[in-house]
Amino acid sequence: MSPAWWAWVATRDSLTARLIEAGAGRPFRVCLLDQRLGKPRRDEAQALGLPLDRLAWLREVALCLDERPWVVARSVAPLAHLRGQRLERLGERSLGSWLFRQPDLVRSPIEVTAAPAPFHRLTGPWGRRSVFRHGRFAVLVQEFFLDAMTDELGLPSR
Ligand SMILES: C=C(O[C@@H]1C=C(C(=O)O)C=C[C@H]1O)C(=O)O
Repeated sequence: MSPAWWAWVATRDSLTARLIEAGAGRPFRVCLLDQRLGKPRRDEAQALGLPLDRLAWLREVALCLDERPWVVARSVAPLAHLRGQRLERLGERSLGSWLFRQPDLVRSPIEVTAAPAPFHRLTGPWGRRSVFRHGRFAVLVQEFFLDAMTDELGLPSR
């Protein structure tokens, strides 16, 4: 991986905040693609240590600069641990801006893939995922950087 991409893929603070900064004045928007209860994919359940066929809160968004998607993200939060967190009310507000306000937030190591997002047609160089925990609440956040971001920021192809 090029150092330029490593700087994006390995960042452990808020991607939302970094995108806004890198966007240099381009309007930022979380475009809500899907938000529902459903069964996580097998690899998602495994990453969360969740028995297969348990319901989870699933959310898919595109992180857009100037209405162009730079990142697509899918988050999976086991229902049993939601405990009244009003995630369905987030709408087009960034999950990251809520998460990073939680004082006891713990983030797992970040796993990286060169495979495309299994939930979206747009392609890009890298994907990553990690689990955030705050108390008993857990959410797996999977983020895929897209070709539009490579172009707009003049980043190397990988
Ligand atoms: C975890 C973060 O939140 C981002 C915002 C998301 C959302 O609103 O659904 C999803 C994943 C992230 O790309 C972050 O900003 O780092």
